[in-house]
Amino acid sequence: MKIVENAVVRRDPGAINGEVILPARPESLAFSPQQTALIVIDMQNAYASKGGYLDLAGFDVSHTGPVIANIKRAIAAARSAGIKVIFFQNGWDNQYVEAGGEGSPNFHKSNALKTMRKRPELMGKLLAKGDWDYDLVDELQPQPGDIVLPKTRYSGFFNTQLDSLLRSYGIHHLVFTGIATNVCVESTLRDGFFLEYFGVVLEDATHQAGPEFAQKAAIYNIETFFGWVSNVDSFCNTVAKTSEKMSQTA
Ligand SMILES: NC(=O)N/C=C\C(=O)O
Repeated sequence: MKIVENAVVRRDPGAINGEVILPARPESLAFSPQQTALIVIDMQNAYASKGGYLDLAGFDVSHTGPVIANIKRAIAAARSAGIKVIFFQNGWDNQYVEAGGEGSPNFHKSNALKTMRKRPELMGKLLAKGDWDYDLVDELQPQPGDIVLPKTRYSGFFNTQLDSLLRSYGIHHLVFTGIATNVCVESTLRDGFFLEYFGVVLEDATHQAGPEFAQKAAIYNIETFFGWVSNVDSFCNTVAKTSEKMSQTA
């Protein structure tokens, strides 16, 4: 489906000062950079690197390079426009207490935990705090002023400070990047929808866990039911207008 540039969704039709308009599907989205966060979901070696959890569990991570490069561009553009950047890191303590025991569906469904039960030599390594697998990839490192939030389940809203931090900064628009589109990105965007956040995903800054149809289905769900879909070029071009204004007034 093509990006429609003429229809614009506004949260507050009375407050158009300082907003920018991001071309998106199914409609463009108006937002103020000060009330927007760029969310970077789980760009850890576990999800984006060869030898990380997804790779060891049999998922294809061979196409994550361009996604990392695109997220890097989106982060730079966001920082220049004064958009808050929030990184998530998914995982648990190295004894997996935070993963939950048999009383948790996570214990039974997590492919990281299943992989480690099959290959006990990996215990204490996959998604374990303090290990390379848990670390953010070298290319995407937080800077002062960014926020880094740990999470132990797929949704970034569940048992984290995300909601209260966003409310404290007056943020209600969320721009999503990261891995995996069909798991943690979609889970977080969906929970945000229920909490009245406007979520837009930059599709070329995301990658699925699983076959390509999983990416298509997640993007379809977001575009049709939960939010909006755009891309990194559109985001960078849109927020560059704010950066220009900021440098003129500085
Ligand atoms: N970050 C994610 O989307 N994670 C997906 C699967 C997992 O963590 O097992």
